[in-house]
Amino acid sequence: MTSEQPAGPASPDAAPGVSRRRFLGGAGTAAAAGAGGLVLGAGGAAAVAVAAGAGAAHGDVSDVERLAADAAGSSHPFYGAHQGGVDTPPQDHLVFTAFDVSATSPVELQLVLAKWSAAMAELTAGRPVGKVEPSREQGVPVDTGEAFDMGPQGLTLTLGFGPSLFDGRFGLEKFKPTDFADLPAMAGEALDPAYTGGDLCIQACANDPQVAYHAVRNLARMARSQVTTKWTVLGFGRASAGPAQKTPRNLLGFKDGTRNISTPADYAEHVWAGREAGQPWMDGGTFLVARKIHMLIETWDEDTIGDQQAIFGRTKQEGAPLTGNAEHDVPDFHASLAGAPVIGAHSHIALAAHENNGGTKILRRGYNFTDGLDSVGRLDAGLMFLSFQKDPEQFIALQRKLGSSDRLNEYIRHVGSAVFAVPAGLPEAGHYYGREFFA
Ligand SMILES: C=CC1=C(C)c2cc3[nH]c(cc4nc(cc5[nH]c(cc1n2)c(C)c5CCC(=O)O)C(CCC(=O)O)=C4C)c(C)c3C=C
Ligand SMILES: [Fe+2]
Repeated sequence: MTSEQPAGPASPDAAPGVSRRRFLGGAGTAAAAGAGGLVLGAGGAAAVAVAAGAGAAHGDVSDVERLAADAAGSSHPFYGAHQGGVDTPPQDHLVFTAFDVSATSPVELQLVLAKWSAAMAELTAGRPVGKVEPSREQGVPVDTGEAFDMGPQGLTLTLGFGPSLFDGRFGLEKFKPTDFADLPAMAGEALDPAYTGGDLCIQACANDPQVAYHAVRNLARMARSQVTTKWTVLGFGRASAGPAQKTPRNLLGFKDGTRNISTPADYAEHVWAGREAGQPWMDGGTFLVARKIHMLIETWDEDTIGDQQAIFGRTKQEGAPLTGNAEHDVPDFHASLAGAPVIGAHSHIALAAHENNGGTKILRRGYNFTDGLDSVGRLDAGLMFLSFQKDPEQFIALQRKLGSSDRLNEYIRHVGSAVFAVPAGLPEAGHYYGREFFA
């Protein structure tokens, strides 16, 4: 997202990019901070002050309360060059939903996209999509209310169009991005049609799960006559980090997201689509790949630490490559010991690293998930793998390699799969996703 920079001279004590006026300001002030243009609400400036060691200036409000207020009040600008939820730092919770369009005319689809775009702007700002308490007793609430008073919670909403949206139903064939199609069948898959495909998707990420859930629920509700929910995954414990975040862990216990895309140059080269997508509406957009990956957790838990580390090519506690000591040491894929490579050729990182894939990189933004127990009492859990790339071929090339010879395959099954074209961000209020389709 484009970052909204604060005006005025910076306080000597304030974090870089936080203006003195806003740093000292009272309720209602906002300060932009950090990568991805996060706008802190009233509690945000206080939290920056705590981080800068100025907590005592805030009377008897505890640091914990201020940080909680910060999480609630933080918001991402909805309008900008790119949609939120791609280069914005991953929040802790995910609701990912794929929809099929049941509408039968282009104008119905147009209305859904216009209504959703306007509602997304409200939700991202922490506002309800309509009245929670209608004035008439007989009135049905427009907004379902479960996120009322909870603040924006850093909510981002990312909308995508599946390849099937561009079939003949709505006359959109000519708007299909170049070569945009369902992902091909690949080795190592056990796809369940119940978690596959979709005409549209919404990725909702927030600091609070109820806020993310509320957003998708209300968007689905306002379009219930035109779209049906196809599949949903609730994610927790993000499995990737933004540049200023500590690397989280996946459910196999390993740090996940260490070597991820983080620089503007890498976003420009590998993530943001341009002319090659063949559609002006994709200029500044990206392609989202969603893979629901089941983990055989009980089997993994019986494996030795030596084998687990060899499978990833990294240590478990520190997350260092087996050729280094610290998490961010660069792996040396040429190092060998007693004639054998230190990082095995079929380890996950050796197969996925850009050094061994002609420079190919993808932005990973996955979340852990659990669906309780399966029909035979095993843990039904895994990784909701989400990646963004300027061309789905980047993911396909990596997955073809991983699917055929990754040592991790013994412990995972890809059960869900979809690909979506994520249009560029909206410039300002009044615009809506897909507007170009109906001109
Ligand atoms: C096709 C792309 C990828 C899939 C699918 C995938 C699944 C998957 N990954 C992990 C855990 C880790 N992955 C790590 C690194 C890593 N993974 C991919 C791609 C896919 N992973 C890439 C491109 C990379 C970076 C490789 C590099 O440059 O070194 C790591 C190591 C830490 C890190 O860099 O993030 C872990 C751990 C799981 C559990 C999983 C499926 C369930
Ligand atoms: Fe991986």
